[in-house]
Amino acid sequence: GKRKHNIAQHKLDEAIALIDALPGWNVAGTVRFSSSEGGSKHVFGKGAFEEIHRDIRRCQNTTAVFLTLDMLNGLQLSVIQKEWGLPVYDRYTIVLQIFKHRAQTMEAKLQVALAEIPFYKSRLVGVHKGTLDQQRGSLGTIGGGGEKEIEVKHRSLQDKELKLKKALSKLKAQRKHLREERKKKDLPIVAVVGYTNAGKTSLIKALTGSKSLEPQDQVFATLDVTVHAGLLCNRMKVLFTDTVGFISDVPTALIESFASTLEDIRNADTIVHIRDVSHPETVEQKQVVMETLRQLQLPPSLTQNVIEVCNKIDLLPQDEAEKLCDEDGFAVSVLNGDGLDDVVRRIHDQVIQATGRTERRMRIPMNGEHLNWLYKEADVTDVQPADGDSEKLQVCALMTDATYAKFKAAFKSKRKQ
Ligand SMILES: Nc1nc2c(ncn2[C@@H]2O[C@H](COP(=O)(O)OP(=O)(O)OP(=O)(O)O)[C@@H](O)[C@H]2O)c(=O)[nH]1
Ligand SMILES: [Mg+2]
Repeated sequence: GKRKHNIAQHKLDEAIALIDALPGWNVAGTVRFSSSEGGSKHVFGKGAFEEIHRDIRRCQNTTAVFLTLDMLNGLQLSVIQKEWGLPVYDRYTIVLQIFKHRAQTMEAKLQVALAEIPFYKSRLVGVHKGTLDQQRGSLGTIGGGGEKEIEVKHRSLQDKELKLKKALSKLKAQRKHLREERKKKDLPIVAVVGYTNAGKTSLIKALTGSKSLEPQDQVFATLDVTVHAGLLCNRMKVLFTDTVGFISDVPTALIESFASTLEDIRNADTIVHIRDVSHPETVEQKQVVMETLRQLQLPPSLTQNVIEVCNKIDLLPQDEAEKLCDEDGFAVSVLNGDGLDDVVRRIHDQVIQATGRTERRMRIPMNGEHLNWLYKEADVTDVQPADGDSEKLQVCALMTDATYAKFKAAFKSKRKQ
């Protein structure tokens, strides 16, 4: 920022949060400079490059440098590392480190491993051109690097990639199976998305009381999609899916490797987008989320009905929080529960609309069979003794047309027998 002050403080804060997410890593010092246009091999202008080098040397305990830039190519990386004499990380490699550290399930581990491949590939061919999708045929021109060796390495990376993809697609098939089971049960699915650290896990925990959820003041605390059952008003059962947080300037390659995770969003009936409105960059974060959702090419019925929840209003001055309430509807604090009732009602209404559920009132026999069926297949919202008929119950239940047809079919054939 000594030249152009276009790198804001919160960008730096985010970078520091990324480093803090790695155990044993500490930020020894920060400097702000703009990278030069056009992606030169030194990344920065000559003066800046040397000035940064001087700053690094002044900071004695430095063991690595993190440039908060999207992704450096192989050439830039080798030039900078050589001249500064330290390992250099970009946002891609830092996020990879975090993912690697956090990945717990087999699927997350495989996905991280897959996300690493474009990085390794770019280091291989980067010396030549620095693109990810270099064709194998053009590898021959790398000077000095030992063509054969590079080709062998490249091929083994391809093999590894293939193996990982196979293993992942197996898991994906399992996941699909699970999803179909879920669909069969016809439970509505609510996907909670948002920028990393916005409060997704906290929200789901608050709405479902799920004990297995651990919100953390960390970026990328959640790497696996997890599903949690909850009850909305009228005792409607829904499934909430918690998703990996979004972040700006992380290349699509990384997002793609988590695509199967994000596929669960596509299967949702409703999307809840939770934002940390106390964050100075909340507007930019919203744009990142919207852009990521756009890249997922979701059906318009989903994207047009995203429920926006403005979280952490407890950290805002009262007047600002009130203004939000007027503008965007759902200003909440998941922390102290403010505003959550309205959100629940909205999710409830939206789910009913999206899944074509209607509340039906019906009179059913007392004997229990009908009611048991309804409890199992639909959402029973009210049960009363029927007026003027002591043998019957008056029941309200939420269900889709398909479920209603099943209900009628199930009991019609019984009557005939
Ligand atoms: N002050 C305040 N903090 C909150 C609120 N909601 C959540 N937090 C805190 O924000 C941090 C992040 O919450 P999480 O629920 O883990 O966020 P997340 O969106 O799941 O984050 P990732 O999984 O890392 O993407 C935690 O320290 C929460 O306690 C709120 O309403 N107010
Ligand atoms: Mg989370």
